[in-house]
Amino acid sequence: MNAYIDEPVQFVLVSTIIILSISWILLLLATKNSSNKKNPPLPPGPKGLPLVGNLLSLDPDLHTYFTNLAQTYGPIYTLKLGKKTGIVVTSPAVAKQVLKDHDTIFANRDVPVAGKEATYGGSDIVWNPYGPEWRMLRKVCVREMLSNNTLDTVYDLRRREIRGTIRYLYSRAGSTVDIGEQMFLTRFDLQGIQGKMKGLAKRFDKIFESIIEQRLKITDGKESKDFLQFLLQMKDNNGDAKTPFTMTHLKALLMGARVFVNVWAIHRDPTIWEKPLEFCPERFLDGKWDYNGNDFNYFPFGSGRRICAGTAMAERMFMFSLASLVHSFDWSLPVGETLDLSEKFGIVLKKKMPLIAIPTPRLSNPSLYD
Ligand code: HEM
Repeated sequence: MNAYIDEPVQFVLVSTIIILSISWILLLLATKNSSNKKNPPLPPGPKGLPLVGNLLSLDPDLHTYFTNLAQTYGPIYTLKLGKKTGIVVTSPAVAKQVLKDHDTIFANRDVPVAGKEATYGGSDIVWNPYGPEWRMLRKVCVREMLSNNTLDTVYDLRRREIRGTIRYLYSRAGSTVDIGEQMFLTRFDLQGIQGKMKGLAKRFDKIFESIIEQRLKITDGKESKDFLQFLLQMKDNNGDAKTPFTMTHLKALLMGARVFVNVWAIHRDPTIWEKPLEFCPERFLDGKWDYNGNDFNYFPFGSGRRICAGTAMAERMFMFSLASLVHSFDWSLPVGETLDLSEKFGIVLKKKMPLIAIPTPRLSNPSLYD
């Protein structure tokens, strides 16, 4: 994972929805040993139209749309997304099953179109399928680049960057500043992580292809037995069709189901949180909140094998940046403006409107801003 922070999207505090994909291959492997057990039915869900399923009724603000449907269909329900099946999870207990108890099965992420643009600086670990390559990237990330030790050794770099920002804000005293832009566009390519990561190109396709190739070898001359073999036969037999079923179609179909864990809803569930919509940071003061993926009432960094690899960095950066901002300046809104906290759905939640505020230096000695 690189630490080159160049998109505001990376710095929004609340993850919205964790999207995982479960490939048919993994599903087949997972059910292999229980092949004589009947498949359990899918969870309930709204009726969809033929072919498009529920796609036409989807609201772009997925987190609230999913939350509303949960009122009717409960903590786990099914949506038909065209030909794909979406399973939406909105309770801590089911989230635990998906993210922790069965995390090897659910450890792949789907690559949404928006996600491709909003990768963490373009590194591949986030979208890499669970497997040897992801394990290697994860090891490099967690043990070498983002370990506590490494992060401690680059404290001076962090300090320099933050001080540079504070200096800039001092020069803007009394004028409006876009805080998100200033804080989150700061470059922190600590240890040149991005450079190192660039060479490790995603080989998602190759991995599927190699599984398919292996399967081709096994099935050669034998009767088709499973879904993949059926698809392979279809690919081979329809060469003359108007729209041939190609290897690309086959790979797309292998990503047959998605699981959406609605973290947004769980983090606002009034049965878990007292007055969840009230801004009340004091609720975290008692220190009983564990955000290392063990508490499924509160898991801003995810959980299980794919838990955030940058928690140690986030802890350092956010605490340091926020403390520096409030220590060095008093902040006010431009006259006549009110604080707009409306949100915009994304892989992580963003503020709809940028936070524009005016810094007033509060330290008596100007040299402290040098
Ligand atoms: C407050 C800030 C942050 C929050 C709330 C956050 C949250 C998350 C969440 C929810 C996930 C997905 C976990 C899952 O699928 O179960 C994730 C993944 C990830 N995060 Fe963060 N993150 C933050 C900051 C960072 C930073 C600063 C870095 C690196 C410098 C980072 C690196 C990663 C990586 C590499 C992954 C993918 C891990 C994998 O797939 O193996 N994150 N993060």
